[in-house]
Amino acid sequence: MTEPFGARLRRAMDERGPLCVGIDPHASLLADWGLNDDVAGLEHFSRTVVEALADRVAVLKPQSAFFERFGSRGIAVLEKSVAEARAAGALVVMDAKRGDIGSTMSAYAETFLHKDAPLFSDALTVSPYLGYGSLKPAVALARENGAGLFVLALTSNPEGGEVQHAVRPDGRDVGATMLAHLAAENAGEEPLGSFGAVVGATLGDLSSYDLNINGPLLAPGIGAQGATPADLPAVFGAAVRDVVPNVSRGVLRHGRDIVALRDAACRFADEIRTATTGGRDLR
Ligand SMILES: O=C(O)c1cc(=O)[nH]c(=O)n1[C@@H]1O[C@H](COP(=O)(O)O)[C@@H](O)[C@H]1O
Repeated sequence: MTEPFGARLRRAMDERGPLCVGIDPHASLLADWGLNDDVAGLEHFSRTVVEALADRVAVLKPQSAFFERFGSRGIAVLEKSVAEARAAGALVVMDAKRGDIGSTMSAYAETFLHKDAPLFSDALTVSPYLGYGSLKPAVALARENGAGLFVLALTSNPEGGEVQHAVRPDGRDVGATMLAHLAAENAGEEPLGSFGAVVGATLGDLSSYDLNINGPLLAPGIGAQGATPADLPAVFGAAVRDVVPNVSRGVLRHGRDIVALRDAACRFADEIRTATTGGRDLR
């Protein structure tokens, strides 16, 4: 049986540091890189990021929307990028934020979490806002295939609070409820469960939430959205050990030069290490 995602992720975090770099080929970034806003530009961009970083960062996170924009040829680029990134040793989190019910959720799960699927990824971002239980088919298929999920719990965008801070009859808000579901999913797993939460690094003090879900916390918002690595301990407290900070534009804006991309990722990785371990190199 394939080793579970949580165990593979913990090892990658220990060996490479916890950084996740997003592959987000915004039209504006393609232009900044001197590339056309077409499939050839997309392919060049994505190949460059994979070549620069897949052999050194723990996680790469392609944002599916920027590939889907180009239809089937964009999806073909995405498939190739996922395969090449995994072959070079990075774990791939597919950022597709899927969420549906019953057999449709099963089909989404088969698309990204079945090991024989062309878009098989180590983990998938999913939306639980049709009810956490609607994610069951994805949880089951992820378990069978050694994959994982990142469930949107407390997102980095300011609009998220309208849903995620809504208080339920038991007094807990919706975000806390999602964290509790994930803690139950990961109970007893060692060294780390495979069912993570997305929790924005932009959210300030989260000490009113129990972030100890025995699973990874994907933390977007560093760089372009204004959070910094130095914010991580104050936001996550002791759970910072399980945080996988994501940076997309903050790295990608350094352009198409492979060395410049590596340097930018390395600076973020160093800042994260300094902030989360007081500078001790835990590797
Ligand atoms: O699931 C995500 O990755 C995600 C969740 C969230 O709450 N906020 C968030 O920004 N993201 C994604 O993380 C990336 C952030 O990109 P930058 O703001 O450029 O670093 C984008 O791909 C977003 O879609």
